[in-house]
Parts: sequence; C-alpha cells; structure tokens
Amino acid sequence: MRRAIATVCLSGTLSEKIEAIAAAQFNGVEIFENDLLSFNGTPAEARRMIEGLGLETITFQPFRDFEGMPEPQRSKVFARAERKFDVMEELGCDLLMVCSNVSPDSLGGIERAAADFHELGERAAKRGMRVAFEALSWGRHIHDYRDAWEVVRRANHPAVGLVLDSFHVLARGTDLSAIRSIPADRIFLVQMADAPKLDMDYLSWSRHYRCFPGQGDLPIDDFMLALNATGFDGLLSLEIFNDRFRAGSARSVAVDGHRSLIVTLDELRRRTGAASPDLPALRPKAACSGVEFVEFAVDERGAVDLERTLSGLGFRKAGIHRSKAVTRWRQGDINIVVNADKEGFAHSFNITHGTSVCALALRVDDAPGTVERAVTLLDQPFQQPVGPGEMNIPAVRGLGGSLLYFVDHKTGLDRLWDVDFQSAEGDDFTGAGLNSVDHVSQSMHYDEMLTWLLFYTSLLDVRKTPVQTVIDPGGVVQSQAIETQDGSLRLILNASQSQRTLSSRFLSDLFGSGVQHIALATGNILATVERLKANGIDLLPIPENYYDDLEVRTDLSVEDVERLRASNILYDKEGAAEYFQAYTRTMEGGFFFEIVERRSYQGYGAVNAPIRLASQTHLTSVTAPPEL
Ligand SMILES: O=C(O)c1ccc(O)c(O)c1
Ligand SMILES: [Mg+2]
Repeated sequence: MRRAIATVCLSGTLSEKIEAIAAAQFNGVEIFENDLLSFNGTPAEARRMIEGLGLETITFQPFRDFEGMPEPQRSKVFARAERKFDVMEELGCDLLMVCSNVSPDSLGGIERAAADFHELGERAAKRGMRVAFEALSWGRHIHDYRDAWEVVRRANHPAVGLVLDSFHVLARGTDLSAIRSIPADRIFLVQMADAPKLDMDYLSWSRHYRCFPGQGDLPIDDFMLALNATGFDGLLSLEIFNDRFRAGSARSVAVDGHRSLIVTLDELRRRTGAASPDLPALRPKAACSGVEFVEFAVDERGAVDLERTLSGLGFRKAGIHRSKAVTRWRQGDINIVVNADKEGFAHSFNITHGTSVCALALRVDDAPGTVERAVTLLDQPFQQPVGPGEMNIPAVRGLGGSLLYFVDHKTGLDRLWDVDFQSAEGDDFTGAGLNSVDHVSQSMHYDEMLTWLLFYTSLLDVRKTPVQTVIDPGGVVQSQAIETQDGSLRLILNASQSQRTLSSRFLSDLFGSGVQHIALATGNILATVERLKANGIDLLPIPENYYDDLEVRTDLSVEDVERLRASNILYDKEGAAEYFQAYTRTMEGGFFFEIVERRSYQGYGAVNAPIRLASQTHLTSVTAPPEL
C-alpha cells in the first residue's frame, strides 16, 4: 500500500508541511485546498516543490456540497468542479475527493446522488481524472459508508470510486462487514484516523480530536482486517484534524504519522500474513521487565546533593565506573547511576538542564532487536564512544533529548555492572526497604504527549490506560500511564496546557521535558518512612484535613489513620486493594521521589494527586500562605 498523509495534519505553511512529509519518508500527500489557497505561488510551482522532494499528490480535497443539489446550484457545482480540475491539472493530481453534502439545500435520494456522480465521472474522465466519494459522519443525507458505496456502485462509472475514512466509519460504530464485499478496485482512497473515546457530536470530535492510529481508542485493527479482506492494495493516507498537531512541530508529527502507519501495517501482517513489499518486517515489540537503571546527570555540587538524598533514602554506593566519574547507587533491585563525568552525553545534558535524569535503561528480552525495531519505526538510535573493554549499551533518543537504553540477558548486557564498574562495597547494607522502581513519571509539553505515547507503545509490549484529568492548584494536568501486563514497567506521561501547574513549571525549570519524579516501591511503607525520617529525609507535609476525611471515607481504624497522619502517607483503596504513598520534598530543579506500597493495587492514587499537588504548590509558591 502506498503511504501518504494529508497536509491538514501538520502545522506550518505548505512548503514546511511538504518538507516535513518528505523528511518522514512518505510516498504521497493529500493536498488540502486551503493549503493551496494560502500558498504564495502557482499550483505548478507547488507541483515542482512536491515532486522535487520525491512526493506524489495523491488527491486534492475536499470538494464539498456536491451531490443532490437542486438547480440552479446544481449547474454551479459542476462549473466549480471543472475549475478544480483545472487546478489539479496544473498541480499534477488526478483524484478529486468529494465529501458528502452537508448543505440544507441538498436533496436526498441515492439515485439522484448516483446520477450526479455519473455525470461528474464523465467530466473527470474527459480530462483523464477520477473522483472519489466519502461519507462524512455528519453528512446531511449520506453519513454511512454503505450508502456512499451504493451511490458509487449505481453511478457505475470507472472514474468514480469510494473513499473509506476510518474515523467516519468507526466513530459511528458502523458494522464493518459490508466493507469486505466492496471490490478493491472501487476503493480509490483509504483515510486513516484514530480518536479517543469521547461523547460529543461527530463534527467537533472529528475536527479537533482525531489522532494517529494507536494513539486513540477506535478499533483500527478491525477496520484494517475488513479492508484487507477486499485485497485492497492502494492509497493509504493519514487524515488527522487535531488541535495539538496543528500547534506541534510539523517534522515530529509527520514522523509520528509514518510510525503509526508502519505499526498498523505490521500489526496487519502479524494477524493475516499480508506483507507490504516496501516495508521491512518489524522485529517484535520489546518484552519489558522493568527499569535496570535511572541515570542522573550532575555536576560536582549536584553530585554531593543528590548522593546525600540517595544515602538518606537508604541507597549505598555499590560501584565506581572504571574510567568515568560515574557511580552506581543500589538498593534492592534499584540502580541509580550518578554521572558527574566532564565529557560525553550526560555532561552536555547537565549543562542544559542542571541536575536531572538523562537516561533510563529498560530490561528487555532482546536489546539489539529492540533498537532494530526502533530504527524501522524511525526512532533515533544513539551511540557514543566507550572505553576499551566497556559495554556498548544500545540506546535510542527519548523524551526531551534524554536516552532510553536497553539491557538484556540474551546478549550479556546485564553484566554491565561487573564489566564497567568496580565494586565499592559488599551487599550487606540494610537500606530502607525500597526494592524496585514502581513507576517513572515524565512531564512534557501538552502538544507532544501523543508523540511520546506512540513512541513507547510502538516500541514496547505495553498497554495504555485512559487519560486521567488531575487538578493542580495552577490548572488541569492530563495524565496517562503506559504499563506492561505484569506491571514490571510503569511510565506516566503528564502534560498541562496551563503554565502554572507544577508539571509546566517543571518544564521551564528544566528547560525541557523530562523525568519529574520516580516512585520507589517498598513492602512496608511505615517502616520505610521511619527509616527515612531517621536518616534526615524531609517528607512532603500533608494537610490535617486530608486525614480527617480519610477517617470518614475509609474503614481504616483511628489508629491506622493516626499512623498515616504521623508519617504523611496518602492512602487509597479499590475493593480489597490498597495503596500507600509518601513524597520527598522537591529537590532543586523540581525533581522528587515518591515511596509507594502496593497491596494488589493497580492504579496510581489519582484521588490523592490533587492533595499532593496542592502541598507541593504551597511549598514552592512565592507568596506564603497567610499567617493565622
Ligand atoms: O471535516 C471535514 O470537513 C472533512 C473534510 C474532508 C475529509 O476527508 C474529512 O474526513 C472531513
Ligand atoms: Mg476523510
């Protein structure tokens, strides 16, 4: 299938859009009429630019309010179509996409619409062109692909074909089985779009919330299966109207689009064996079993501060890098790498961002295979020189220019601590009972949230949870989790449109998107918190009112609540499952640690998030709360 994208998906001018589309290695482009109307050049000049970058204009659209018009409008729409054919001739495009009529003046009737299309087909054919008909889900008379197909079938003209747009089909929940009996050569164009589940009118949903396949909740794979049953092998084009995409970087959104198509086609290949000859088969999604290490980029002073906090949290220095100013801090199954080297990636990262997480390493089944998959998905691989005898850990660029490393047992990368580090001491320290990384929370710009969602879900064998809306004193934060089936890897993506949320302020403090907090799991939070307090770690204070409410909201005993209150521990319960959370105070730059204890609990304590955010805000706001 030829892979294309509509100019409407991207921000920028027509030239910027075309350049981004070519850079993302698409074969074709759908030119939206408005992008041509606002282009400062002739259609022939647009054509030279498009073809000069190796792209083909697969369709010109949308041609609106065509079928079923009474006279005198009917004559006028045909005259308008002829003018568009003139433009298309100059543009080098032979397919006009017509979307179903929304005009109150239009008349219904399949037969009338079919007759109009027959005539349009005649006129198009005379000029060596074709037309394709799409049912908008809010079309006045035609809003179901089955009716659009009936119009095309009855138009009975070789220059008239059908457009299937996955959004319009899936948004209405239309039965997909009728797709299977449409002859593939009558489908002139397939438009792909996903969308989150939202309860709103089709038009607003479509114009603002569409997203790339895999970023939303529509059953795209079922649509592809039905399409595949026809034997369709033609034009597959992304058509996304999305406010965030319009505000985002055209280059990055275009790459996201291509990545989503590659994954969608690979998923189809996996399910049916239908291969796309021009697409290399993807390596399987990486089976992930947790975080091998978290790496901080620090300078000398930052190292002292961070190491003091790590010691307080019960970590012990367990290793010293053989050739760099890098140390390994360890507790339970958790490894924290403190990188204060004066050269290399972490050093540059520290210069830009200050003390911050510059890399995460994931435990996967096959590290080289994971990077191979990433490269096919148009992710950016990363390499830097390593010392003689040291391990070369495969990596790709992740959020905010940070790195995502992959460590496996299969190729021996899990020997890295023995190979690259000298042991600093025995393993006999007691620690504070922390035993694993529970989750890693990353804050990013609102406009790039779908980018990173797709980045992780396309590469790793993970699922996404529904987006949660969290109330911060400075605004609303959107929060979404990505997790493996067994919960061994949990990543949280946070973003906010308000500048005053903690999440947004972190972005400006850090000069970019990145890891804002890491949650570490303990099997006994009361004991862990006692130890932290004894070690001089200051925990985030939680208001009394919270505990008063906890007493009446839960069936915890007064004594239990008192213990939580004394330790500033937040609590949640879902059925028999329980969750306990405590937070360190925020460090310079806005980073903090969370301590959690899960008892069969699968969520993240969403009910407690506003309480925690308010407490953090009190501590960081310039104006102190009024004295009473
Ligand atoms: O929102 C619209 O008007 C519109 C236009 C063209 C399309 O292909 C489409 O799916 C929607
Ligand atoms: Mg469409």
